[in-house]
Amino acid sequence: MEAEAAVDYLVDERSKAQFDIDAMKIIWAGGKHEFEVSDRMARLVASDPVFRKDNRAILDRKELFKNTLRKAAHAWKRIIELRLSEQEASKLRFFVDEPAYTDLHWGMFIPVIKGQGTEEQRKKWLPMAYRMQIIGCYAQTELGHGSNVQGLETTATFDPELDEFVIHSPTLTSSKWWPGGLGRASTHAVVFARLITDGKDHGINGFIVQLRSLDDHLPLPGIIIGDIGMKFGNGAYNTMDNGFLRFDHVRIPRDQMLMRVKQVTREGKVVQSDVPWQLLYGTMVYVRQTIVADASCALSRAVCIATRYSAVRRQFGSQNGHETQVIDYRTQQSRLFPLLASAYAFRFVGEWLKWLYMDVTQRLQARDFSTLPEAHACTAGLKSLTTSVTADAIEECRKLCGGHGYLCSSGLPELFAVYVPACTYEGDNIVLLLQVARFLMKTVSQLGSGERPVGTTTYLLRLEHLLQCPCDVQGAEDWLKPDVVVQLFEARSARMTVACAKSLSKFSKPEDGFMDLSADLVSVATAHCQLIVVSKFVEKLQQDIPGEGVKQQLEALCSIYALSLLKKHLGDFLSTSCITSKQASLANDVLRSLYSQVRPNAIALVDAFNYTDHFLGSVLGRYDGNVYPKLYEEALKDPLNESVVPDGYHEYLQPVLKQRLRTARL
Ligand SMILES: CCCCCCCCCC/C=C\CCCCCC(=O)SCCNC(=O)CCNC(=O)[C@H](O)C(C)(C)COP(=O)(O)OP(=O)(O)OC[C@H]1O[C@@H](n2cnc3c(N)ncnc32)[C@H](O)[C@@H]1OP(=O)(O)O
Ligand SMILES: Cc1cc2nc3c(=O)[nH]c(=O)nc-3n(C[C@H](O)[C@H](O)[C@H](O)COP(=O)(O)OP(=O)(O)OC[C@H]3O[C@@H](n4cnc5c(N)ncnc54)[C@H](O)[C@@H]3O)c2cc1C
Repeated sequence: MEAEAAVDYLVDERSKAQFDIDAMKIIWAGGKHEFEVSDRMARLVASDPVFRKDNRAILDRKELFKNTLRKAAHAWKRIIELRLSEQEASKLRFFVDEPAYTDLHWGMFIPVIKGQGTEEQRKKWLPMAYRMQIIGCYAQTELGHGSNVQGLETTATFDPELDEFVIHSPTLTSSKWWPGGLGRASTHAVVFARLITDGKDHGINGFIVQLRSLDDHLPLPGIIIGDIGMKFGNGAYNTMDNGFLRFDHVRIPRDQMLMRVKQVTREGKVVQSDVPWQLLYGTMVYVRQTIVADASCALSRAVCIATRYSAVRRQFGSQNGHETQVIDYRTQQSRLFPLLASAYAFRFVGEWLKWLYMDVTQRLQARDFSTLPEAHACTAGLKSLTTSVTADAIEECRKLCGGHGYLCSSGLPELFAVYVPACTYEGDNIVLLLQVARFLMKTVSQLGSGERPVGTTTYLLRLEHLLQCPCDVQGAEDWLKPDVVVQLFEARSARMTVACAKSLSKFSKPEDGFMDLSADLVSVATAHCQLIVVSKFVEKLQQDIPGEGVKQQLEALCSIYALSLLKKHLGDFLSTSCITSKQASLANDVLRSLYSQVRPNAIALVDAFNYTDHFLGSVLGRYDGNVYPKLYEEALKDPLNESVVPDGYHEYLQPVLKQRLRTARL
């Protein structure tokens, strides 16, 4: 093919923007400093050939994994050479954009020791982990139990004679199964096991266990370890060595039990400290919070690809002598723009959740445990909501790109395959929503006893009002009033919560009610979580938002986010009599006009994510919109096109064709 001059096919689109895109980039990044770090790290990765990733879909598993090891080692070398800060290093790893053992080392192994270790344990283990002299993973899930943590079967039995724990896998189902980084890379793990002293079972606790020799990486005696096998999609999450692990009476010193929550004395006595036992689940709270922030990254990435491609792609009709850009079809807008709005909404709720997590951490240090249930409910619920929406949205973006979205070079199939397990790991999304529902039911049941709901459930204090207040929408423009919208979402959530609580009260045993009504409880939890996202978006807009036109764009996106949810869950709003069908119809009219408002800004709104072409990894989402020649180039790179006549022709094609010829001659 002839080389084409570099043309930016999206220049016209960019010239239509009605806001200050540099200011929006800073809002998206969460501040000037954050923007600068993120931009610098993205460019550093994009310009380094070791971090190339366009060949992932065609590498076999061994090559893929070795390549991941190479990238992780190179990333570590760059981090040391450039003396990167923790923030810079974590951004660099993010832009390398390949699931690796390092995610679990930095994301779970270190946090679990920080959160559940004593001062001495932190002093002993963290420096080695920070220098990567040991590599760790988080070994909780077993073949037989993942969601039900209290059902884990691995045992840690205290031997007072030798002052050691004996870690053992008593059954096949007690085999650790899934931990990332375990299969091939980790030298150590925090293993969750049943603490047994003097024949008594004291429930689950974490233990630091060395798995492999630090000299030759061979498994230590009594340790059986390996990779659990290929996972969904080519490339994708197969760069990660999710592993299995069995113990045959492996001995560890007593001081390798993580002892912040429970301690075992030299004599074998179990002492429960005065922190809530739920802190054993604290690492999951931390990781769920990071997963919410990541959801906006994955979602914005898919939306960026689909939006740019929708502006480049033309089908049917006529627009100034050209066919129509598919982004101008109302159907395309009604599928795409709510996802664009969700990306911004999840960004802001992620920021808020990070604040909430820091707040609860500081309180815990000061021995104030009062906000822990709220932090658990928010992280569990928002993790569930944002990952489910994002996984579905990536698939919707693939469809929005028509046939070309199905090509690996669109970047969308791999993004989906990498992202979709987020609906399962760190807590299955349904199981987590049931935790939120449990929290809401408890909150409502305590209202009568004078307990005041706090944080995200404060609205339940106005229960009487919310149960009967009419929606304040007379004309279409009322739908743009944030207080009207927030109150509506509060009313829907409150009414669904109370209805479920009433149904539950009819059961003589609450656990029977929870089983029978679990599908309704999930809907209640979803309504509550959507209310949180809407309110946090509205609160963000009440802050000072610098930059010409930026606030107006965000206001439009906030309204799109809320009103598209209203449209999707209209059944909830109508059945709880929160709105009338006339008001619903007005909301629909407003949505259409909001789409028109966003349309000229759509490309600039995705440019504000500031993604490099390397990070996007998509021919369809290229910054310059030069899609067709690049699609062609990518096709030519496929190994099938290395020879003109395919391998196998002589064995399998030619005989068939020859036989056809003979048959035809007959
Ligand atoms: C294209 C390339 C892109 C590349 C990008 C790269 C991206 C890479 C990204 C990688 C990121 C991450 C890697 C993946 C990591 C995944 C790691 C894991 O999955 S680790 C394993 C996680 N496992 C789970 O999450 C298990 C889920 N189960 C549970 O959390 C619990 O068991 C349960 C809460 C469901 C039930 O526990 P149980 O004790 O039985 O519970 P009760 O319901 O009876 O609750 C008792 C009580 O405790 C409260 N509670 C529960 N959990 C918590 C908590 N976490 N914190 C505080 N409190 C908690 C609960 O509310 C109850 O309270 P009451 O007051 O009694 O009501
Ligand atoms: C890619 C990936 C990476 C992972 N990494 C790690 C890791 O590093 N470390 C680690 O320890 N684990 C890891 N896991 C394991 C993960 O945390 C568990 O798979 C997850 O918690 C779900 O548990 P489960 O597999 O037991 O699902 P199950 O609980 O068996 O779920 C099966 C079905 O049952 C339903 N269900 C279960 N309980 C209930 C209930 N009470 N009410 C209603 N429905 C219910 C669920 O909704 C689901 O539909 C990873 C998993 C994946 C996929």
